[in-house]
Amino acid sequence: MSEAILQTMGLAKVYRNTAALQDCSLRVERGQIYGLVGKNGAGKTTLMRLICGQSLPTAGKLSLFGGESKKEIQENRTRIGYMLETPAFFPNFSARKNLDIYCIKKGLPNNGQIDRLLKLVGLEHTKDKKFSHFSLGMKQRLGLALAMLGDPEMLILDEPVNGLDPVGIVQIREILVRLNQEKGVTILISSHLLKELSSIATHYGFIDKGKLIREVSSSTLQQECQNVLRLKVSDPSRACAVLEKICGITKYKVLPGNSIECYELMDHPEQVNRELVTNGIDVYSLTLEGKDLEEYFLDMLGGTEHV
Ligand SMILES: Nc1ncnc2c1ncn2[C@@H]1O[C@H](COP(=O)(O)OP(=O)(O)OP(=O)(O)O)[C@@H](O)[C@H]1O
Repeated sequence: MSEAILQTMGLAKVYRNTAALQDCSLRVERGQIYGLVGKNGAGKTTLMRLICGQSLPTAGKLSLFGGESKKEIQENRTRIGYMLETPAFFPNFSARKNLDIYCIKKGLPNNGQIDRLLKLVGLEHTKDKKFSHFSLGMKQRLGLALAMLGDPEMLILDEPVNGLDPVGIVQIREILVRLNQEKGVTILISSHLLKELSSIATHYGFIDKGKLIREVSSSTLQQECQNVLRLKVSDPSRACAVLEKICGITKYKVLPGNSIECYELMDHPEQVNRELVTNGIDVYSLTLEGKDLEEYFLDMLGGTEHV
């Protein structure tokens, strides 16, 4: 098993009458992009705030880079960069000047890291442009650069693409993938939209009403979502006979346009294709299709309300 760099054990947070987080045991390993998915109010921010030391747990324990004592956790938090909300930047200062100020505040040497970070987030050409004149996407990217000050091994990002347009979303995604693949940065990122995370996350934790209801790898999730084998054939009625008698498939549906949907043998589409072709049926197309990820998420929560 790979190194767990973050583990929570029965972590809980109660605000007056609200159990924002309950008995949360989560594990993030080095190199993962761990997507924390949950509807609004599910408890994602609460969990991230506890991990980053922004609030104290009501119960439970935390392990960071293997350290569990208060002192170790405090020390190891310096190996984490985070953006839980849009950070406070000086509106009249440039990106560089703002990062300069944070560098001094954090007691970090600059030695070229600001140049490197501005380049990484695509803000190297903004020169004297004031922060107040930045687009939301630029502000978020500057926030990301700030989180990366000091070269942390892990990034914790709360809904970093919330409110961004599609171009802004892609820019953030590309930066995160580069950080993960080229610098080996482990990332814990939250969203209320599963689809939004699906192009980058390697693992997911689903959180609902303050409870972590499931942890799953992206490959398992993809497999679970691939639940229909869709065929377009020359002769649907003969194809159905082959599917039933030779492939042993009983769950299928014939659709208009010479299409058939099979709900069995999804692991062996090549076998279905072979039997059909061997029995003289032309297969024009064969695709493994799946549930929409949001649909999957709602099914798991056992409801149909919108996220
Ligand atoms: N400081 C607080 N005082 C009282 N209740 C709080 C506080 N912070 C969060 N809560 C409550 O805890 C629950 C979880 O909130 P949290 O912000 O962690 O959810 P979330 O999953 O991050 O939601 P969102 O996607 O909307 O940010 C909510 O019911 C929220 O109202």
